[in-house]
Amino acid sequence: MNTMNSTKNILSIAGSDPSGGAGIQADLKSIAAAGGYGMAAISALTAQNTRGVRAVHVPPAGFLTEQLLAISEDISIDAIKIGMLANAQVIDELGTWLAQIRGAAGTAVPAVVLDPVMVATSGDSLLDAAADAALRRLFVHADVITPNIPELAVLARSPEAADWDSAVSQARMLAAEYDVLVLAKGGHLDSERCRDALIDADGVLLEVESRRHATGNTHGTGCSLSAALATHYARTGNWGTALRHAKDWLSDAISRADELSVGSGHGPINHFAGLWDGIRPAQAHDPLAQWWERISPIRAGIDELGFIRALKDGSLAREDFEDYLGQDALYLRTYARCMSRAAELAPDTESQRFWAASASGCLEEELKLHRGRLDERVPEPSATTTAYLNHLLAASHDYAVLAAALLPCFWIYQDTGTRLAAANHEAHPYTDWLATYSSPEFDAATAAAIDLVAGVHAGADARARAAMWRAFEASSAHELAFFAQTAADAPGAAAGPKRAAGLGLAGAAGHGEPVPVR
Ligand SMILES: Nc1ncnc2c1ncn2[C@@H]1O[C@H](COP(=O)(O)OP(=O)(O)OP(=O)(O)O)[C@@H](O)[C@H]1O
Ligand SMILES: Cc1ncc(CO)c(N)n1
Repeated sequence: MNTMNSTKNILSIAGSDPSGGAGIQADLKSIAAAGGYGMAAISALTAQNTRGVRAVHVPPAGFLTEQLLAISEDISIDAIKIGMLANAQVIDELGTWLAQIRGAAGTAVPAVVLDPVMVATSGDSLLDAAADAALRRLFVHADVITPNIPELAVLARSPEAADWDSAVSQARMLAAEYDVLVLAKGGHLDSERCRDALIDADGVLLEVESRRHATGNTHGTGCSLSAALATHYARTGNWGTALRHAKDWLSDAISRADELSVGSGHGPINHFAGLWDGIRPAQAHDPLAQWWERISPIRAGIDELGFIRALKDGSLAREDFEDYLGQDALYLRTYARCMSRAAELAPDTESQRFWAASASGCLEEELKLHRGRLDERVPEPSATTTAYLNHLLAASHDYAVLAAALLPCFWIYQDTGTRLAAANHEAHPYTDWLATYSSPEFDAATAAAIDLVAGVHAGADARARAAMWRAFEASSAHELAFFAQTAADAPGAAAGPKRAAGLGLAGAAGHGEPVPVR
């Protein structure tokens, strides 16, 4: 029996995402994170991963009803979140069941949050006309609907909102037409802040907002938000309070999405980041995780570069790309020598093999990629390239410092590459370059390099540890300067490196005498 103080039972009626980031899998994690007991009736099965949906299987509509009755005949349901519904039959079966349980005398009526999954990432509509009409009929059973910007446009039969005010007015129209609360979500707008608002026919009841986190790992944010909203409503009985709780939690889960490592496309958010801090203290105190955290302004600076953004969307000028490749080819020759030096200094054969194999792989694979594009034209090293290489060569006297200095080239490329890969496709002008740094092999090499440096760090004294950190941080700053050196980020270019000055990069890029790199 459900008493006043008991936990709340939350039912997700949604599609399955086997990769765990969206659909019922996301809902169950969100419900648990919000303190509810999660249940799931599966309306459709998708075959999808972080790169996209490959296939959808819809079980017979009657089987959804079987699942729903099995739950409602036994368990008291405090709130319901509805997600993907594939066709009119499924929607109508659900409508019949909802009418029955919401109309049943003597029982508390469960709150219903309906997240209309209607438009694919490609912009294509997922519902035919009959399903669209059935979904609109279902709104009578919903307390809140949570369309994203494209779904709001379809529902309001209007062009897609290009700004927040238009989204709010479309949401108002919907709220009036269907007598329902509408949660308008600004995730798809091109704004610095991510605003969401709960809206009724008279206007905005409550607006919440968060910083827009610089991550490509936002798969399933809509599913997660609606499930968290339903759960917090069941717990608090107030939509405004529920939205505030859900939004704060979601913002944290998105900001820490990159701590997970799931797939090479748009990865999931970190549903349990807060909880895991409490039960995984060892990881929270992982010194290399702290190094990574401490260079987050440098990483954010890289993401903001005009060069990286243009490389991602394919608009980077060929000449800029070749300038970059020319410097990179020069860099990699000396980088490979420094890894050979690390092999020479390594205290055990396993580490020796790692660095020797990496040096060889670096020369073979990466120079092949560069040579094919560069047509054998090798330029003079820039001051920026020279400064980075001087730093690595200066570190070459001490194994621990050298290992730490070599790490950002793996880690930052793997991290940046994973996010760039989400934009890759066969016709992308730089497709093979994007593929090189987002392969499972490069992921494995990066993980091995991190483990190896962590091992060296564990065995080092305090002085050596401090020197390792300084070497790691300096290499990370050189990585940013290296990416920032093409015309795409020249002073006066449209999207310059806003943060570079604040990071003291002018100094990092300019110091040191040129060294012979060949
Ligand atoms: N980069 C981001 N940083 C912070 N919040 C974000 C970001 N992207 C989306 N959000 C928030 O995530 C929630 C979901 O919004 P969005 O408009 O993206 O929904 P959606 O398209 O239904 O989600 P999805 O289809 O990815 O599951 C909103 O609260 C939005 O403000
Ligand atoms: C099953 C399912 N539901 C919803 C979404 C939208 O994020 C998705 N990708 N997969």
